[in-house]
Amino acid sequence: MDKLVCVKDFEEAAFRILDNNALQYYKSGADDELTLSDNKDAFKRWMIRPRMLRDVSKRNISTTVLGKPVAFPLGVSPTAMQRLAHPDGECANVRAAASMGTIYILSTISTSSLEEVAAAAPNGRKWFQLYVYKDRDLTASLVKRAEKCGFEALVFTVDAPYFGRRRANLRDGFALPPHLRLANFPKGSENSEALGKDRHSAFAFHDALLDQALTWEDVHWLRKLTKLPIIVKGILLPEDAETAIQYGATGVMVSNHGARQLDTVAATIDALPGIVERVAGRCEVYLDGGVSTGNDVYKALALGAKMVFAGRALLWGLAVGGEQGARKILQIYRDEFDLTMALTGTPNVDSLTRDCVRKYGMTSHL
Ligand SMILES: Cc1cc2nc3c(=O)[nH]c(=O)nc-3n(C[C@H](O)[C@H](O)[C@H](O)COP(=O)(O)O)c2cc1C
Ligand SMILES: CCCCCCC(=O)C(=O)O
Repeated sequence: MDKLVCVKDFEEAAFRILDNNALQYYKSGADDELTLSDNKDAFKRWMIRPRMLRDVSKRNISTTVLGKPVAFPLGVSPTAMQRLAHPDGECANVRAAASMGTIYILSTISTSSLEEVAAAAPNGRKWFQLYVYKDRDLTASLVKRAEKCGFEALVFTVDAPYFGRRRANLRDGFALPPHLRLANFPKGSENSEALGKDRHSAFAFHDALLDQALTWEDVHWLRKLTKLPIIVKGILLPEDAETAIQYGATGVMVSNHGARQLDTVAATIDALPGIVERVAGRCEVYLDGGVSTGNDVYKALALGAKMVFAGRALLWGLAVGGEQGARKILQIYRDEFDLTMALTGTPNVDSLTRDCVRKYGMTSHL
């Protein structure tokens, strides 16, 4: 691992290590994967405007999120089935995040249960990503378990009433290996074993459980069910951010689900400024999608994100080196971001403002 010095190095190593079933599931985007590449390319369309001679000998890259501290402003997005990458899966990932002082978001569709993940990092900051099912008793029981286990927020994913068309999975199918299960569901009731038996039905099977009739009223339903903060994940338009606030969301996450749902939607960094403008400080705004370097973290914060998250990068870290690999990924983001702060004359995150970046082509001068 010593020779792997950036997220891209880990990605290339993980591509050599993972079996085809896991790799195609993890890496795929929807349809022609145009948004998948644009999520990354869009960051390159923003330049950084560095300021000189500003005493950067002492820097503070910590911040607060939902009123509590994080050591640096990058956390772990929820990604399903992390034991496909490493036998310790979610437990390794949450330990890595906790040891680095940042937030871990557990997917509903995890291969380690809420209870196992809580026990793996009792003192780490943990949020729970929620899919809302037709079976509301099942959904409510997930929420209650998250509360009991000390998860401090719910991340309500709103961009996946059905799963997108990930072509590699349609061609080759996807199988949850028989030694793994969807650990948050009682054995039998969710019938997770069926996922492994019929290679072509895994996504259709889960689609059938999801509630496609969800509306904004369901944010109210959740609001009544729990006192936990609710972060609405999957927002791409200012008007939806506005509605999320009206319905009681504590935060919004600008996300296109890692470009796995609807192709040709906006790259998240392009969607961010309009949403930040509309929200106007009424709630925290987070972002994920294509965040690959410390420079990307810097740009998203300059454009108004309170914190950013990465999904696949942590899967690459897990695949390469389990907990240690996931930790190294977080260290890379932290160290790159810290250096960007130093080289731009930005001693702390509060000094990051819109002036710190400019979009190429917007003006003839910097
Ligand atoms: C393999 C994989 C599984 C995912 N599973 C979930 C999930 O269970 N719930 C969810 O809300 N988002 C899920 N996502 C989306 C991520 O939370 C996140 O939005 C996305 O990965 C961010 O993009 P990035 O991978 O470029 O960092 C998944 C993404 C990937 C790549
Ligand atoms: C086989 C179950 C489907 C899980 C899908 C999780 C997810 O959100 C994703 O993007 O993949």
